[in-house]
Amino acid sequence: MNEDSSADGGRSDREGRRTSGGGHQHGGARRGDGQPGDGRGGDGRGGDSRPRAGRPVRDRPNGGRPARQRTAQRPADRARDADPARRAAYDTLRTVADSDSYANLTLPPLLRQRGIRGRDAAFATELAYGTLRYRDRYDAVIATVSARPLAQLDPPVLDVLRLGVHQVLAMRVPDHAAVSATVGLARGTVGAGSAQFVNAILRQVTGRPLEEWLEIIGAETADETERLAVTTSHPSWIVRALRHALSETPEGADDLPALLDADNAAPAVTVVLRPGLATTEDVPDAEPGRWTSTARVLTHGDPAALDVVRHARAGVQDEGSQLVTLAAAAAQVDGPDTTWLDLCAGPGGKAALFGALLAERAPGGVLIANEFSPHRTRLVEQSTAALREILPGLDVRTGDGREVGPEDAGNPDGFDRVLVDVPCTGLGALRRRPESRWRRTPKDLATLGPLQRELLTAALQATRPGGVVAYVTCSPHVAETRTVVQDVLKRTEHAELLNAVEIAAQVTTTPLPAQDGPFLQLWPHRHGTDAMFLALIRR
Ligand SMILES: C[S@@+](CC[C@H](N)C(=O)[O-])C[C@H]1O[C@@H](n2cnc3c(N)ncnc32)[C@H](O)[C@@H]1O
Repeated sequence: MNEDSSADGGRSDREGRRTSGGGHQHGGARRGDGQPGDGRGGDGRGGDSRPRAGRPVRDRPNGGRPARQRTAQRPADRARDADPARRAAYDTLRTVADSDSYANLTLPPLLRQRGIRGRDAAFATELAYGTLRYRDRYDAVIATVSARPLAQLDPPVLDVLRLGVHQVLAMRVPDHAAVSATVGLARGTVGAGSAQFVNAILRQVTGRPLEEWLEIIGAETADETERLAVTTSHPSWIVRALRHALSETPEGADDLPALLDADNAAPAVTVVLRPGLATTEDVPDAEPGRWTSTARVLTHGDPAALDVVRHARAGVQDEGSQLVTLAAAAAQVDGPDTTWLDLCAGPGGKAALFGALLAERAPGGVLIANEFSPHRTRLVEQSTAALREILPGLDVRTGDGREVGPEDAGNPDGFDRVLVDVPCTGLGALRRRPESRWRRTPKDLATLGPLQRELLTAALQATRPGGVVAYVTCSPHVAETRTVVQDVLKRTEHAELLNAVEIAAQVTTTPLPAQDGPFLQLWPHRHGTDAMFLALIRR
C-alpha cells in the first residue's frame, strides 16, 4: 500500500552492501486528520497543531512573560502515569533513537498492537512525527531554560521534554494538560526525580507562545542560514542545499522559508488510480488531484481500508511521483514502444503506474521491474500484484541495475523506454520522513553521486536508439539532479536532452507554474508535491 514502506529507499554501494538511501514513502496522519478536539478525559488533547499567535517578546509586560494559565492541580491530582497515546509516541522516539528505525515503520504497528485507534492514534502520530521534525527547534528552546546542558541530559529524559514542548508549542493541548500528562509520562518512563525536572522545564516553556520562542532562539545567531536552521528545525547544510537549488530557478530563493515550513507539514494522503485497474468511484471520499487525472486526495479515512488499495489496483503515492511517471511514459520514442524497464523499482509505486500506462498502450508489452534489494523486490511484487491482470508481460526481478543491459530487453537493440528513479538523499520528501533530516549528512552525497551516475549510464546503455530514458530523484539537491545528468551526458554519445517541462505540461490537468526547461523540478511549497526532479533523454 505504501509508496515506500521501507522509508529510506535503501541503496546498494559498489560492493552490494545495503546502506541508507533515498526512496519515497507515505508517512503519518494528515495534518488535522482526527486531531482530537473534544477535551475528553481532561488530558487536553484538543485541536490542531497550528502555532499560537502572540505578541513579540518586546511588547510583553513582565519581562515578556504573558499571563498563561498554570495548572491548578496539585501534583497528586495529575495523571499518575503515561496515557497510551503519549506512551506510544515516546516509545516510537526511543526506538527511532536506539535502533535507527523509521518512525513511520515503528509507530503504526505499535498502535495496532496496543489497540490505539481513531483520535488517539492520530494524536500519537502527530505527537511523534511532529516532535521528530521539530527536534532541533525544541532542543534550542529547552537549552534556553535548562540549567543543565542538553548533552548532560539522559536521552530518554530529553525525548520526554521534546514531547512536552511539542504539545505546548505546536498542538492545541492546554498548558496544564500538556505539563501534567508529560510529567505523568516522565514518571512512568524515566522516574520520579526526572519528572520533577521535566515539570520545572515545561512550566518555563509554557510561559511564552511559539512566536516569542522563535525570536529568542533565532536571536542567538547573526547568521541567516543558522537562524533559519534552528527556527525551522533543519540541519544547516540542508538549508544551504535547498537555497542553492531554489536559486537555480527563475523565481530565486526568496521563498526558502516557505519551503522549510512545507517540510514541516504532514502531506495530504494522495492515492493513485492505476489506469485500467481503478476508477474514481473506487475512492469516493476524495477530491481530484491538483495536476494529474490519476491522483485522488483523501478527504478523510485510512487509505489502507480501501479495497482498491488493499488489492493494489490503487496505491498511496505522492502526486509529484505520479506526474513524473506520466511524463516518463508520455515522451515520444521513435519506433515501437512496447518494451519498458524500471531499473530501480522498489517498492514499486512508479512501476505499478508505469506498467498500467504500458498496458493501455500495448497490452502485450513487457515491463521489467528491477530492484536491488530482495526485500524491496517483494514490495514491488505487492505493488504490482493487480498489474499482472492487464500486463501479463510484467517481470519483477532482483538485481543490480548497473548490470542490466540491452540484451535483457529480449531483442538485440534494447529497451524502448527506461525509468531510472535513483537512490538519493530524499531531501525532496522530508515532510514524509520525520527523522530523515537528522540522519542524512553531506557525506551521503559522496556515496550516492557515483551510484547515480552509474545507474543513469546503465539506463542509457540499456535503451535502444530512439528510445527514451527518464532520470528521476526525490531530491532537489543540484548534486543529485542536473549535475548527474550533465556529467553523464558529457560522456555519452547520441543522447538528446528533451524538454521535460513541456512534456509534463502535456499530461497535467492544470497548467504547471512556468519554469525553464529542460529539467522539471517540483517543490512542496510551489506545487504541493514532493520535490521530484525529472530529466528526459532520447537515445
Ligand atoms: C528512490 S527508490 C525507487 C522508488 C521506486 N521507483 C518507487 O516509485 O516505488 C530507489 C531504489 O533503488 C534501489 N537500488 C539501490 N541500488 C540499486 C542498484 N544498484 N540497482 C538497482 N536498484 C538499486 C533501492 O533499493 C531503492 O529501492
